[in-house]
Amino acid sequence: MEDFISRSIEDIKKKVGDKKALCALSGGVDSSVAAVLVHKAIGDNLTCVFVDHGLLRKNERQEVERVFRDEFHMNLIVVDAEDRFLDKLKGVTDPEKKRKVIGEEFIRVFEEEQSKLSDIAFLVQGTIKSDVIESGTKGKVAVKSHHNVGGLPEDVNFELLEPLRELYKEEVREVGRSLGISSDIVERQPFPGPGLGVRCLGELTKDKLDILRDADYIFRDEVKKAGLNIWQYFAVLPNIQSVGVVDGKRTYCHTIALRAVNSIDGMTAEWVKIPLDILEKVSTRITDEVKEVNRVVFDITSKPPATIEWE
Ligand SMILES: Nc1ncnc2c1ncn2[C@@H]1O[C@H](COP(=O)(O)OP(=O)(O)OP(=O)(O)O)[C@@H](O)[C@H]1O
Repeated sequence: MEDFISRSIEDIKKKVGDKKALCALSGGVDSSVAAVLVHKAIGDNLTCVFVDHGLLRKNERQEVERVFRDEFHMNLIVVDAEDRFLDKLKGVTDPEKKRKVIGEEFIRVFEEEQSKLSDIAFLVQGTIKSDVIESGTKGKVAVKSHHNVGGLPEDVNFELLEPLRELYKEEVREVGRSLGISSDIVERQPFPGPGLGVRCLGELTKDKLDILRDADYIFRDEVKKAGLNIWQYFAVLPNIQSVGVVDGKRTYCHTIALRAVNSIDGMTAEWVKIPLDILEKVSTRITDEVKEVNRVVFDITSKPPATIEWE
């Protein structure tokens, strides 16, 4: 990996020269490792753009700022786009429409930021080997078309810089570790592009997203404290309200669903039998600390027939 890193840095230096590069940074494993690698090669000639679309997990934006701005001293533009995303998503309840609106708005925001910068010649992408394989090669049927950066239009004027194209996920993580990127990022579980937008069912509102964020944070915190090694685990807000009772008084509040799966590649997945005492602790904490929630349920479905995400 050390060898891969030094070779890549040399290649990037040669290719980019004194020109400038732009990277859409999600804080996920792939774009983070690609950005840090390119930064090692071209320093301040790289600018990263992180879009806060209001669909992020608790503390995610602060963590990205801390790591990339404070620790790695990279040029980082954080776009506060929560209001415009939620505005576009008003009244949208269909899952496919939601994904589409989020993807389109993402491109719009990214294009706006790009137009404010001058002389960008390269676009850094965290494409990895499985993306290349799944996208298929010319003439073959693509299993899944990967549109990085939420499907950036084809006519962009940049040349692509994809330093991780030859690596599998585990190798990308190894490169990340060698580059000194914190384990919180390198070991991060998969997180969908539309973020919490596909875990908060029905219309997206800030109130519902805040409830989900708080509950999700508690679940992740307890799983981490218990030292469980789970491929993907998160909370969902199914948009159901039900009757409860607290101190003898009737409540009518939200339900939170917990989902935990193990998988190799995301194509199939098995639900994880989390020990009951941990589930109990999570349920108690969520209903105690998130006052808008009075019921917690656990999803015991594998993929197939269910998908990992609820939308
Ligand atoms: N909030 C965001 N801000 C900036 N860029 C983003 C954001 N979300 C996604 N992207 C960009 O879109 C790409 C594809 O997003 P996707 O969610 O499919 O992630 P991915 O393929 O798992 O990669 P990663 O591990 O980098 O998140 C990311 O690699 C990143 O370049």
